[in-house]
Amino acid sequence: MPIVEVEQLAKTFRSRERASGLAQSLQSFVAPRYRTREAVKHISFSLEAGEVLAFIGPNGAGKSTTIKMLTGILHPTAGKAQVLGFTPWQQRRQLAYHISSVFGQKSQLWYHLPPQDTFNLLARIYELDMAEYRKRRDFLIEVFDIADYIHTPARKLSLGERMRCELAAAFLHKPRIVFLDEPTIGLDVIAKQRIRDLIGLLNVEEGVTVFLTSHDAGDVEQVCRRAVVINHGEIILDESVAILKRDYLKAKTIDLQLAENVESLTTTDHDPQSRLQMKLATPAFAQEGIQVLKAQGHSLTLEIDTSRCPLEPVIASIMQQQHILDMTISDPPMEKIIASIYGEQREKASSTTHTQVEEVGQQQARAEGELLYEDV
Ligand SMILES: Nc1ncnc2c1ncn2[C@@H]1O[C@H](COP(=O)(O)OP(=O)(O)OP(=O)(O)O)[C@@H](O)[C@H]1O
Repeated sequence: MPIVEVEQLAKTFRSRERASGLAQSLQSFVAPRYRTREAVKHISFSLEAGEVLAFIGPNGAGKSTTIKMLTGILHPTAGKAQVLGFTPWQQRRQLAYHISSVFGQKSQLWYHLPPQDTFNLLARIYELDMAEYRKRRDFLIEVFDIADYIHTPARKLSLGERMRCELAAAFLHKPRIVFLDEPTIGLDVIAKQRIRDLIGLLNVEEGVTVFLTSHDAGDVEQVCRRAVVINHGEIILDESVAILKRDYLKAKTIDLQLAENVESLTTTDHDPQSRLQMKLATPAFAQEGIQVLKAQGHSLTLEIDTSRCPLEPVIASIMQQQHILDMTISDPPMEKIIASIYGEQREKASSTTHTQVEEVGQQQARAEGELLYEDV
């Protein structure tokens, strides 16, 4: 049975337009003008206990607005939502005991207090049994590896350290659902990986349901099992991450700094992997799922379509032949991924419309044929 049920949920913001200049300011004072924005447009989906959902979309798509409605911070304009049997915006206090939220861009820790003090305050707020709380806190301090700075004021922590404390704080009262809004934003690769591992661990160990938004394809790939894609306030895709990976998250960009000049990369070797060198300059290179995005001086940037060409052999091949000074592997920006999903959905929709038109035409022709036949 779903623990989150969303039906035709919508939110429209109405904000007053600011006028510039004295005359217009006076006019807007007398007759204010309003601008409306449909941030979320009648979305429906549900979530089962223990799921790890990526709720993804470009800037301004409506992700945070949806989270705010599901956590009871915002009232919707229309539609229904049930989270653990509660209507969030009507039963926010009751719901708060069972859920948690972490906003990567906004700290929940008291800025001047050490995390330990924030934890103690949260224990009081959530009315936790003190002995239970201490056990839980010590467990989380160990799992999140935050013992070294639990007594340091939050303002003095690095972003990665703070995020681990934020997450530990969010898990103190054993929430059944955690809403994570960009939990890895601004973190370096290692800190991101740690956060992803910790979210995964708590999902497996405690069965916590995770509702995660992120602009980082790595978060989606490594943490989530299902993805709901929202664009302009509308859900355009609800798919397993395995399918998303196969169809849309297949491009990886490899940025290399080589000891040798890139122009010297030529070979006549016919071994499929070492052909890489020779093919850097040929169009055939692109056909095998490897595209040279940049080859200049000592820098080489490749885009690999992992559905056609696995990443490891390409890297192994380059490493065999080249002295690599530096290498970064990155995912395409979320905006690019969403744009390709959106493009494909529109194509599908228009081909469905064509097919429907054709079918209607065929049905009409059949009906006419039948009529003609009857007439005859
Ligand atoms: N309080 C508000 N008043 C007016 N408009 C708002 C308000 N909050 C959000 N919006 C608008 O609603 C739309 C959706 O915003 P939302 O913050 O949900 O997007 P998002 O998907 O979380 O984007 P991002 O990835 O940039 O955080 C945006 O166009 C935004 O400008």
